[in-house]
Amino acid sequence: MKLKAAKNIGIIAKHIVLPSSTNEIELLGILSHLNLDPHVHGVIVQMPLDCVNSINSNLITDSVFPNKDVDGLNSRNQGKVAVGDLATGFLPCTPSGCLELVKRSGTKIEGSHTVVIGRSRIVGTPVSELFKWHNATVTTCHSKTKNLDEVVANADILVVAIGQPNLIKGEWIKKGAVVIDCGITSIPDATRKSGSRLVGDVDFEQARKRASWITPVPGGVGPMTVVMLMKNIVLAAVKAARTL
Ligand SMILES: Nc1nc(=O)c2c([nH]1)NC[C@@H]1CN(c3ccc(C(=O)N[C@@H](CCC(=O)O)C(=O)O)cc3)C=[N+]21
Repeated sequence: MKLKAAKNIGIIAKHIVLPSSTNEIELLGILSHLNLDPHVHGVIVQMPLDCVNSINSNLITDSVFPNKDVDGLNSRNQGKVAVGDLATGFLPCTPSGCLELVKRSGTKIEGSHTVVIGRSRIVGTPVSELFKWHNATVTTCHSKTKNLDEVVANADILVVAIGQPNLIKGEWIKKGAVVIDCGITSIPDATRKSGSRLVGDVDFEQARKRASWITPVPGGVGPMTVVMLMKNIVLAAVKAARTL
């Protein structure tokens, strides 16, 4: 078990590394302890689970108490986002990071046509819901969507979370659009010391010529995700203090 302390902001992060031989019952037991520990304000289980046993990951995310679910991934918190209650639960970190980035660009979300590519539980689905409740008209695309280029061409705001390097071509993008790239894939690169580099889902070099704002990978959505996680943890601690 690694222990990291960030004393200047008063957050203590415990990083618990379990062996890949851990089974579902054991993991549920550990989560139950963390759920009941009053000194723990937030719990996230890093996905995907790297485990030799088959573990139902939805069961795991749903077993974190909703008031400690700083990832915003359990069904209760996701349901709140889906029906427009954006105030009483936790917003999922990557989606709220995307929202923050678009807001900071000064772009009006209300009335925009926002196109979301991807419908995962962790990014695509909650991004669609969040932008819908910020009064965007949202189109959600996925692997079965036809004529993706034509849909993308109509996007004032484009959020991509599909995990396929350079899937979105620069020439598809509407002039002046805001492009948020949530993709983060490691590809081999012999020119790097590490032998690999991170790329997004958007052809950045071409897309930047058309977009008014665009997020790079790395250095875009990833760090914002971390910021939103910190925000949720502070919120969780404040909520816990209020109920004392
Ligand atoms: N329960 C759960 N919640 C998550 O939020 C979650 C998860 N599981 N599993 C893995 C993914 C991935 N993820 C990232 C967050 C920040 C960066 C990030 O800050 N990346 C830097 C680059 C870091 C580097 O250079 O290695 C960047 O984009 O600039 C990356 C990836 C959160 N995830």
